[in-house]
Amino acid sequence: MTNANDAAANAAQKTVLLGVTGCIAAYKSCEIVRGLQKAGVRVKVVMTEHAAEFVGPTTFRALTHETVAVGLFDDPSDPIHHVSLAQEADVFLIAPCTANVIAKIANGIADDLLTTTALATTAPLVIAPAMNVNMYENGATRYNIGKLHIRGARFIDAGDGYLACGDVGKGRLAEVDDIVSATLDELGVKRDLAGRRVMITAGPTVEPIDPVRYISNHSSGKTGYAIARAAALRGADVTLVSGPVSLSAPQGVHMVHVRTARDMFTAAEEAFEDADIAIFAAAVADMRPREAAAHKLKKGVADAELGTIDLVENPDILATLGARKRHQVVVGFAAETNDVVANAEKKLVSKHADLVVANEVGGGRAFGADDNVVWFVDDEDIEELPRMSKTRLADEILDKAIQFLA
Ligand SMILES: Cc1cc2nc3c(=O)[nH]c(=O)nc-3n(C[C@H](O)[C@H](O)[C@H](O)COP(=O)(O)O)c2cc1C
Ligand SMILES: CC(C)(COP(=O)(O)O)[C@@H](O)C(=O)NCCC(=O)NCCS
Ligand SMILES: [Mg+2]
Repeated sequence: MTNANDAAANAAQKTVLLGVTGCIAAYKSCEIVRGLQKAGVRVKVVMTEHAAEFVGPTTFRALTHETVAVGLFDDPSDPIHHVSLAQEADVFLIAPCTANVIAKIANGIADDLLTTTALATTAPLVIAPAMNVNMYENGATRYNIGKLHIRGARFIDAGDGYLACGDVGKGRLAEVDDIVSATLDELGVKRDLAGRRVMITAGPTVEPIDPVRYISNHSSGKTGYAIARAAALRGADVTLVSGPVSLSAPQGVHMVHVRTARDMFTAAEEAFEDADIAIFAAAVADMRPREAAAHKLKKGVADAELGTIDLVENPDILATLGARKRHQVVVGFAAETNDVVANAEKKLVSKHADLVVANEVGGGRAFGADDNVVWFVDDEDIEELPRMSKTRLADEILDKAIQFLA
């Protein structure tokens, strides 16, 4: 399911065009696809005819959910395929790259879709060579690599060790993680949350009155989802506990869907245990009907079934988990209609938070919007941030939270 909200959020998503060539290490390209996807990157694959002898395009099509280009004249729907591919790329990664493709690109030869695209793109080129040791050390290859290097291509050097022909020497495809890291680096994606666990709550909760009605609020989930997406991009292992929203799950994020505050509490409690950073961006309903009727309440019935709804308080997820924190950095949100900063300062103490992100709500502000103005309130400082997109804000919040990590 996609909607306008997702389109806005996905505008920030980067595309890696992954070129796969006729090398025995081509099967490792599947893992490269997954590694980039887990970091929130969109991957599109172009392969040589010879690469398709090693791994079929079907595998990449299923992994990427995108068409996979092989021949220059294959795609009847796209008359100038090499140019559209070239333009889509934020980075053109070729991994594994044969001696042949290195030689062709170094000399501007464009006799198939992959090499024509390489000539047509202005995206940075990242190349991970893999070949037999003698091919790698051959003067022609050394010279071609040197030429591409001078032209600004980034090489991820081949490793030393076992080769498929039984030789031992330099020519092994670099480690998949190193290829993924170098590519993300080239994309300008920070990886400062690698190895960290981040849990985020997002969206509203809904509290049933009867099987068809509920009490809820206007939270769209955009802020929490933006933080989850940003944290995943920065390398974190992310759990997003989400109330019902109309946003699609960010790539590479572990989703836990909940409806009521009590369900959200249970899910958040579990994710909190191992979290390094816990961010409570959900708008949790403070109260719920004491009892949800088992049948749809009727109007015009004697004793007015629709009369008064008896409310009870929901658990305070932030305060309860904040009080339990050990190593966790706890970030709370304060959505206030008045006295925003004063209320945030109170919350910082009462909820045992390290940081409160405060914003003003009501009058069409914050809820559902794509940008916001917030204050960062911690026990040293009150900082008002300029108006910015929720996508940018997500990175600001993570930058701030990281400062509290031990
Ligand atoms: C089993 C097998 C393994 C190969 N492995 C490599 C390799 O690791 N690196 C390489 O540069 N060429 C390798 N080749 C040779 C290439 O497939 C050959 O040069 C081909 O023309 C490359 O086509 P492409 O660069 O258009 O994909 C291998 C060939 C075969 C049959
Ligand atoms: C074949 C393989 C992928 C095996 O990797 P592995 O040892 O990690 O299982 C690795 O040796 C490699 O990247 N080889 C590329 C060069 C090569 O072996 N070409 C074939 C002719 S020697
Ligand atoms: Mg509240």
